[in-house]
Amino acid sequence: MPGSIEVRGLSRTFHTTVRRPGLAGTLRSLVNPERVAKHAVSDITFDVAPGELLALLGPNGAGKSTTIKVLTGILTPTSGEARVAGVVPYQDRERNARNIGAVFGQRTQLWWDLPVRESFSILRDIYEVPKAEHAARLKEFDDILELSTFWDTRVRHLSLGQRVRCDLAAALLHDPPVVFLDEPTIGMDVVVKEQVREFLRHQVEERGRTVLLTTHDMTEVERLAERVVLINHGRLVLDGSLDEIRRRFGSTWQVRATLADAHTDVVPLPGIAVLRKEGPQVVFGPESPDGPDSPTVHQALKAVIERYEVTGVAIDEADLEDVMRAAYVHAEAV
Ligand SMILES: Nc1ncnc2c1ncn2[C@@H]1O[C@H](COP(=O)(O)OP(=O)(O)OP(=O)(O)O)[C@@H](O)[C@H]1O
Repeated sequence: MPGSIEVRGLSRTFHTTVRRPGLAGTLRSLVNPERVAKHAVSDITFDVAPGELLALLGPNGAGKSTTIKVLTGILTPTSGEARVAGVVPYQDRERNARNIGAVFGQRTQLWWDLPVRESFSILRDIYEVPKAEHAARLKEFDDILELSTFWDTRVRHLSLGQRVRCDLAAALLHDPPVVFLDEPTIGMDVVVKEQVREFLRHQVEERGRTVLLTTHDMTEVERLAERVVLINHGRLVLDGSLDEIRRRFGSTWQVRATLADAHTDVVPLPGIAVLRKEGPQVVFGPESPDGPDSPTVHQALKAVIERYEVTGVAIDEADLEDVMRAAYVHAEAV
């Protein structure tokens, strides 16, 4: 289907040779190499609907980039299958390349020694984009990303934020229905991050592009995604809307207390867990938010004040960082 991403039972295993330590070990490794299998992605199934922005989340090494590499046709899966806009990416790389745009925040796909505008012209020729269309699209991108102030500069001289904005424009110049973004805003300042987010929102809402995004930035997830897929150790552990994940893993409340004595030994109270402690600040939350006997915020407040000498208390809603931390803890346990 145009614009959709379908992933079915996808697995990818890497085989690497382990180097033994020391000179003798190195020689033994040469004669008798020890091979180990790394299951980077195991039996993952999910869909992204046309025009949807899905955040693919997981801790470092979870298998996010490997999944994106399969979907962009860079890697072939060990088993299972994937389709992007109806095309099997690793079987028909050329057709897939016309349907997708990809940005890897850590590296550029532009020509390092050329001014950005020349890179854009080369891409126009490669993808055979009509001149007027190319100019109109560049203007649209420039309106939000403000590229024209630096697009005559060589790529090697751009700042990170400038370079990634150019990469985004380059990835979308041929008007692909599907876009893959692997940590696009990594290392950017807050102003540029916001600019990139506005651009992505525009591309999804106004242009109907399908976006698969990986990020460790929960503000980004909150601002852009309605649905997330969480993978851990290569396995899919969660697929749901942000609301569902909040309901499942978000504490319904948090009590932030400032202790009179920062050295007080803080222990969990019945049904109340200690989520964080930094100096005199302690954050309490429900031990099991879904549990039938979970204390209400008023009961928790009372219990904390009765047990500890506090100089201040505040009630917070759990932020997405905490929700995802709880989801990661759950993922480790399954
Ligand atoms: N070419 C490779 N050869 C061997 N192992 C690999 C290769 N590529 C990835 N891996 C391993 O597969 C696992 C998943 O890696 P991947 O890059 O997909 O994780 P990730 O979720 O994108 O992590 P991060 O958030 O740190 O970018 C890791 O343990 C990684 O070391």
